[in-house]
Amino acid sequence: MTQSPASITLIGVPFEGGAGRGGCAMGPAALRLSGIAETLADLGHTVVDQGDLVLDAASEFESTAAAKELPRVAGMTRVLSEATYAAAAKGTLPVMLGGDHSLSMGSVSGMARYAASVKRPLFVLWLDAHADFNTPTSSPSGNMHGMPVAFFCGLDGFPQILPAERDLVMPKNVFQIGIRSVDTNERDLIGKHGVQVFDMRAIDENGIAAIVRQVLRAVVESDGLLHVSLDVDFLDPEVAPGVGTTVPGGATFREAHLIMEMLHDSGVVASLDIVELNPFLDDRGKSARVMTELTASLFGRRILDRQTQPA
Ligand SMILES: NC(=[NH2+])NCCC[C@H](N)C(=O)O
Ligand SMILES: [Mn+2]
Ligand SMILES: [Mn+2]
Repeated sequence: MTQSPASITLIGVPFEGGAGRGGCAMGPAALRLSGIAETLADLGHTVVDQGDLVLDAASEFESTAAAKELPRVAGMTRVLSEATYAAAAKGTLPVMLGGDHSLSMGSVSGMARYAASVKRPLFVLWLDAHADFNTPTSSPSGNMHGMPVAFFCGLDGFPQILPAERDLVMPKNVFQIGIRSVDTNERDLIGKHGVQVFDMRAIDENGIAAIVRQVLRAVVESDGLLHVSLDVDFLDPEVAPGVGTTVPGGATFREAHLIMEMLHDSGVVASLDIVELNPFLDDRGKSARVMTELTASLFGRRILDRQTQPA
């Protein structure tokens, strides 16, 4: 858990095969350069950076217009799902340094397997402008970074990338915050499967704290584990421009930090993806630094001691 000093495993996933444009493969390097390992160690955690995964394509698949770069996405998914499971099973908290968002096909599948092994339900908090709930059948683009949630929830339309008996996440255990771009077919799928979406309007109307409290209550009440998946485009492009799929009207710097601080206090976070950082599009490392700072808040950095705050 993120609370008391944790053992953190950093897993570099230099992968961009799921995105429509190149650059995310440089994400792990930019996150390291922004000092993510040192920042977490300074907060008192034990940090092991296991380096970048070696990724190979799964040659039994073919790339199609409906699922672009499927062989590479499938190969990455297999390797990362094993690595994530292994890091969690040895009692550490895996932090994925991405890489485009298709990597969550692997990380979340690995965590679903781990959660099942300790007989606890897995919840996913998806912080993103996009729902990423397309399937190869529904997707308008064929870019697989728009599909990971549908994949780890077990929707039809995917080839068999992981063993048939793989562990899945229940769509009602997926909470999405910050959503402001959903495709037509994708909207129908969300309604049909009951993914719990708090769009930007919900943040505007209720405030972020009320929403996060509701999510955390659900996790705590069922003694669940929480996987957090943070897409750079969750943030407003003014805050974090280094991403290929910017959508105006995103979360503010403070909203994002408040989420991370509340997540830390909850003690239920078991794993984290940092995804879609595209250093080629960034403004002198600005977005990489923002992602590192948010990660620091998730792992316990705070403005003041609780004790020194007025009650
Ligand atoms: N992880 C992301 N940036 N996803 C963007 C997805 C965009 C669009 N909904 C698609 O499926 O193509
Ligand atoms: Mn995404
Ligand atoms: Mn996105």
